[in-house]
Amino acid sequence: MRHVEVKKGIYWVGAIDWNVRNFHGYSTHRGTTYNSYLVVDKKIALIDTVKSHFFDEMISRISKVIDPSKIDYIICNHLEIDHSGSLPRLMNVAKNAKIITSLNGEKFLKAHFGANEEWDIKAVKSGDILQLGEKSLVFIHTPMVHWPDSMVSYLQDDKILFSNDAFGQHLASYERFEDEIPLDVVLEEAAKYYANIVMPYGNNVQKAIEALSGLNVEIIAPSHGVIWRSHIERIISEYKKWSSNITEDKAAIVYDSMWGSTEKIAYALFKAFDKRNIPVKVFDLKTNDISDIMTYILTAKYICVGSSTLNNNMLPAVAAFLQYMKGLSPKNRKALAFGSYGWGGQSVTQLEEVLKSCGFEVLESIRVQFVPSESTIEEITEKVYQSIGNKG
Ligand SMILES: Cc1cc2nc3c(=O)[nH]c(=O)nc-3n(C[C@H](O)[C@H](O)[C@H](O)COP(=O)(O)O)c2cc1C
Repeated sequence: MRHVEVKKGIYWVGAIDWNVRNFHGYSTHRGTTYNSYLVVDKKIALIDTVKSHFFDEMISRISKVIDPSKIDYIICNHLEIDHSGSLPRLMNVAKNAKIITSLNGEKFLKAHFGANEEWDIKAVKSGDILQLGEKSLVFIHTPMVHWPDSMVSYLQDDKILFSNDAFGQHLASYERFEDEIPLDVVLEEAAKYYANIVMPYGNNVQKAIEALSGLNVEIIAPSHGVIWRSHIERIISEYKKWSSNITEDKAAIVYDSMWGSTEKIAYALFKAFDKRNIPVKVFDLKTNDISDIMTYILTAKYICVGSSTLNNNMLPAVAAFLQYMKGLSPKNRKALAFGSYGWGGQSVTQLEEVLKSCGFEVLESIRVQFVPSESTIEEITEKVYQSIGNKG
């Protein structure tokens, strides 16, 4: 398998997962990669490994450059098993390698793989330096970008930031650099990755960007997707925007409906946004994946959520969506609950409660008993048109 030289003495030796379409619930329409990087100097360091069943692919790439048994250090920037899963097999090959990780990383390693007496683990503090020869790595802790153990490694002189999950994308490609494939594809996947993985940790992202601001970075080498070398400022500015919850004047209308009545209300809402020239997208939860919806919501100012009432409750697909969105915790949004009902009509109140608990400004809800008539549809459009017109 072909390895790729990132810079002299630094190689991508990861694995390409062409066919994964579900990554712990996140839809990966374009597959993904697990990126490992080999730094060859007097000492040899491998930065992160790959998911366990891609071990052979990684080893075959490493073997093209060096004898894997000669690896001196394995840097574990983040313990999640898509990056550390190959560690047990690799430690059987690179028997003398020392594992370098953060303080939390050491605890997590033991909790994942058991306290293995034979593993030589060294926990590093933020700012610690590892000399490899001419080249040296600096470790910077970036807790909660994505887990408490997360850290990044910076290769001084070569000016490469091994950013682990930050700036990553689930994107399988033969090409290894972002300027070799259409930028809109990379940015779309980077946004989806941020929305579904990184969004809850916006404050930590800002702290991490602050901590990294003193570094001169020419290459960002994340642990998923392609390597950034031509659009570094662009991706950092997107991360600054996303982590600040800066939204655009656009709306998401997300709903489920048994017999089409709540769907009719959804389209009445659509007309209201359309009349205000506010870009709007409609997402039926029967056919849309919640992780795709979150990519759109990442920058949407308005979030409208609809459900009819089923056995005194909102529909299960809507409950699942709300639970997922609440966990990802988008901020500074305006929300609106809507739905059709038959008698008790509890769903809309439940929607309102969840949307309030997300910290959103909740606009006046729309409830319709059974099937909305043409005139009711027009009234809803007018009412929502007025309420979104009250800027603030
Ligand atoms: C299986 C079933 C259970 C229902 N349970 C309730 C209920 O508990 N409370 C209520 O107000 N309406 C209930 N309804 C009525 C629906 O909410 C009503 O028909 C509504 O118009 C359906 O809107 P939809 O077409 O958008 O799904 C129920 C309907 C069905 C089919």
